[in-house]
Formats: sequence, C-alpha cells, structure tokens
Amino acid sequence: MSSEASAVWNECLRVIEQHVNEQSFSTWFKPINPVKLEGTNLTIQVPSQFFYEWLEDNYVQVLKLAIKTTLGQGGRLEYAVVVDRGNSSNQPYVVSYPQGNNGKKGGPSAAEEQRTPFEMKSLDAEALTQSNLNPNYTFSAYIEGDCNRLARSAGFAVATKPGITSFNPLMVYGGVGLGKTHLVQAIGNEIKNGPEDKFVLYVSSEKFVNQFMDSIKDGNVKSFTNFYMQVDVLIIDDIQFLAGKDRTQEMFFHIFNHLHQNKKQIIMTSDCPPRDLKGLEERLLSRFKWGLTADLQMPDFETRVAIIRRKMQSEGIYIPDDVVEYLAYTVDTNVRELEGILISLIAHASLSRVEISLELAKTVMKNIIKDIETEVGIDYIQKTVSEYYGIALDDLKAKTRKKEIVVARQVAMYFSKEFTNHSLKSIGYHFGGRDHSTVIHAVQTVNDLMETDSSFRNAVNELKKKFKMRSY
Ligand SMILES: Nc1ncnc2c1ncn2[C@@H]1O[C@H](COP(=O)(O)OP(=O)(O)OP(=O)(O)O)[C@@H](O)[C@H]1O
Repeated sequence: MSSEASAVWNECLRVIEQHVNEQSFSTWFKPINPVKLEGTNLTIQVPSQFFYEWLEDNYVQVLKLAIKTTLGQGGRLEYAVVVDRGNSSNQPYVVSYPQGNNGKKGGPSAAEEQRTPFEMKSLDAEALTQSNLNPNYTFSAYIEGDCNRLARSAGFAVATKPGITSFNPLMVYGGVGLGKTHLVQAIGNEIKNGPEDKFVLYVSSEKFVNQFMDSIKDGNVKSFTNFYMQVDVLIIDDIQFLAGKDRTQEMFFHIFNHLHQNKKQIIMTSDCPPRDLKGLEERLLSRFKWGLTADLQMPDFETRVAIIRRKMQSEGIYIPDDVVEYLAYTVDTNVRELEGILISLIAHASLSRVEISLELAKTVMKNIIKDIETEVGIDYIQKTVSEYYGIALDDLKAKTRKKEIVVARQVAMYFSKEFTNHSLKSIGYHFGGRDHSTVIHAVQTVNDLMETDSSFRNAVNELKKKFKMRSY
C-alpha cells in the first residue's frame, strides 16, 4: 500500500465521515484499503463484488464528493475487487470511477454482467431509507385496540431494548391487511430514530429468497451471509413464503442463530401462527418459539372508527360522523380494505365535486363491495323480506315491536347472517342500530320456529330460494 494513497484515502474518509452515520462508516468504509495513487487516480480495494455494488448503489454521491474534495475535478476512483467466487483466484479486477452514463463505465464486461447480485438497488429507492423502511409506518400512526394490544406493546418493548428483551425473536402473525407490516416497520423506525446507532434492515421473505438464489448463481453466498450477519435488527416479513424452500431455510437458520447468539433482534411476520406454518423445518419453528408470538385480529368497531379518523386527519379531510360510523360498521374485513374504500370515497367526492355524505358513501360501497345490492346484500335482503311480508322497509329498521314486523325483521337478520359476510355487529347496525345479541337471538328464534311451525318454515324456504338463485 502506498503511503500517498493512504494519505489521500484518509482525507477522503474525513469527508465521508461527515456524511454517513457511524454504523455505515464502520461497515462500508473502514474495510476499504487504499492500494495506489497514480496522478489523480486513486485505487481502493474492496472485499467483494457485493461490497463494491453496495458502495456504488448507496454511496456514490458521497464518494464523488470525497474524491473531488481531495483530488480536485480530475480525480478518479478505481476499485480493486477481491473476487470471492468459490475457488477462483484472488486476482483483483478493476472498475474505474467516475464512470460514464449511469455511472457504469470502465469496468470489465464480466463485472457488468455480475451486477446487482441481490437486487440491493431496490433498497436504495428514493423514498426509503437504507433500511428499506417506510417512514410513515410509525407507532403514533398505529392505532391501538384490543385487536393488537399485546403485539403493539411487545413491539414497543422491543423497540426500546432491541435484542435484550425476552421477545427475541418477535413473531407477529395475522390475516391479510391487518397491520403486520406496519407494526414491524414501526419497530424498525423507532429503533432507527432512537439514540443508538443500529443497523436495522427490513426485507420481505420473497426478496430474501431471491437474493439468496442470486447469490448462489453468482457465487456470492459468502457475501450474502456476511451482509445479513452484520445487521443489528433484522425484520423479515411474510416468513410463510420460506415454506418448501429448504436451502433458503438452512441459510436463514444459520443467520438466525448468529444474530440471536449475538443478541441482535429478529422480528418476523407470518400469515398464521408458527404451529400452522407448513413446509418449515422443525428446528426453525422451535426457534421461533424462543421469543414471543403475538397475533393481530380485525380491529373492533371503535378501533376502526379511530383508524378512519386518524387517516382522515392525516389527509386533512373532514368526514361527517354518520359516514365514519357507517364505514366502520360496514367494512369489517380488514384494514387495507377499509383504507381502500376511504380513498375511493375521497376520490369520488373530489371528482364529482360533492361533499362526502352518507348517500355518497353508500353509492361508493355498492360499487366496491360485491355483496351489497349486486348480489345478496343486507339492503337486498331487507327489501325482499319486507315485500314478501307486505310491510314497509323502514319498519324493519325501526323500533316497532308489532309481532308481524318483529318476525319479518328476525327473518331478514337470519338471512343477512346466512348470505352475507357481515359480522353480527354490522348486521345489527343495519337494522336500526341493534346490538349483536339481538341478531343472535333472531337467528335462534328463526331456527326454532322452522322446527315447530311448518307454514313459517315454508315461507323461509321460499325466500331462501330467491336468495340462493341470486347468489349464484
Ligand atoms: N392499527 C392500525 N392503525 C392504523 N393503520 C393500520 C392499523 N392496522 C393496519 N393499518 C393500515 O392498514 C394497511 C394494511 O396494513 P399492513 O400492510 O401492515 O397489513 P399486513 O398485515 O402486513 O398485510 P399483508 O398480509 O397483505 O402483508 C396499512 O396501510 C396500515 O397502515
């Protein structure tokens, strides 16, 4: 190593240090060896192809600045990459920098062909940080409710003391669109913005698998492993995706052990509890049980109201209370769907330049949710039952206790339960704001009457045919 090269590189490091955090500096710049200086050409040696690509993808601007500052406008940087390709020789090849179009000129074509072994470029997307975290996914934007209380507070504990609580690994599971990604990224963001300089990395399992496969293809497995073993907090989403991928599981097993032994935090999500994860090795599953497993449920009505309000507040949009209530009652599938409907509602209102109203919300819902009106939805059931019994539609939803109305109302509730996906609570809401126990009682009464009263049974069966025909 020439002393001139060292002196210049030390100057460069001084510049770089001011622009990257301590963790990145020691991970990505300390391992670099300055090799030689020829005129204004500085050659640095980096440990692997992967390392070189990571620098290029993430730190090209700061390197440019450092070279310009120390060597002036004509300064050039060249990389000597120690090839870590199985048994191949340690013969370095050189990639020059600054490069031409797209910053990729001068390297041998072989190097070009081997680019981006793990698609790490996507980690560098502008809107994301290097950790691949969405900055909007924070704890403060994550509404707490009975549905997520345990997972949320465990997540918060992990965020406060990553790696050293007994919640390692932390496994969050739950159905589609219930907030798994949001919660685990909130943990990541909290740690990243905290006082300690931690390397937090979020990756989907799908991406992890692809990166691993590419690393095999490119002979870069060692770099791949080394990279993941440096992480302080590894967040890996949708772990069920590793099912049946034995080699990736084996690699993950080693990374997991290494991180865990070194008190690094591992956070995972899955669409089902670990015991139901088919196609995952037993030894992995048993490790998942070392920490804490917490589930997410569909938020209850009050939490859905709070989520809608929070969302509207962040969009700076006002929605009348009756609309908020209507949406919270009606959309009881998952939070993503709830958000999707809200966005449609806002779009409809702004496109047609009308205020957001209950009427508009109903129209939007009809277009979106298939089982409303177009097939067998609560509105259709109410209309059909009231016509059948010859009573006014409004009476079904009113408080009246007249016997024939009560029976018709109970029949309509019974069919709402049978033909729609609405929860009991939601059904009750559509019948004049009754609670779920009234719906349970109605279903029970209809079942009992069907057994004891043949004319009632015939009536119900006749109606059932209508609904069945329509639901095909
Ligand atoms: N408790 C909550 N408070 C606020 N927003 C929430 C909450 N739960 C979910 N969301 C929002 O719902 C949307 C879907 O959440 P997310 O993508 O985290 O779900 P997921 O469970 O990871 O889904 P998938 O199963 O598809 O991976 C996101 O926009 C998220 O911000």
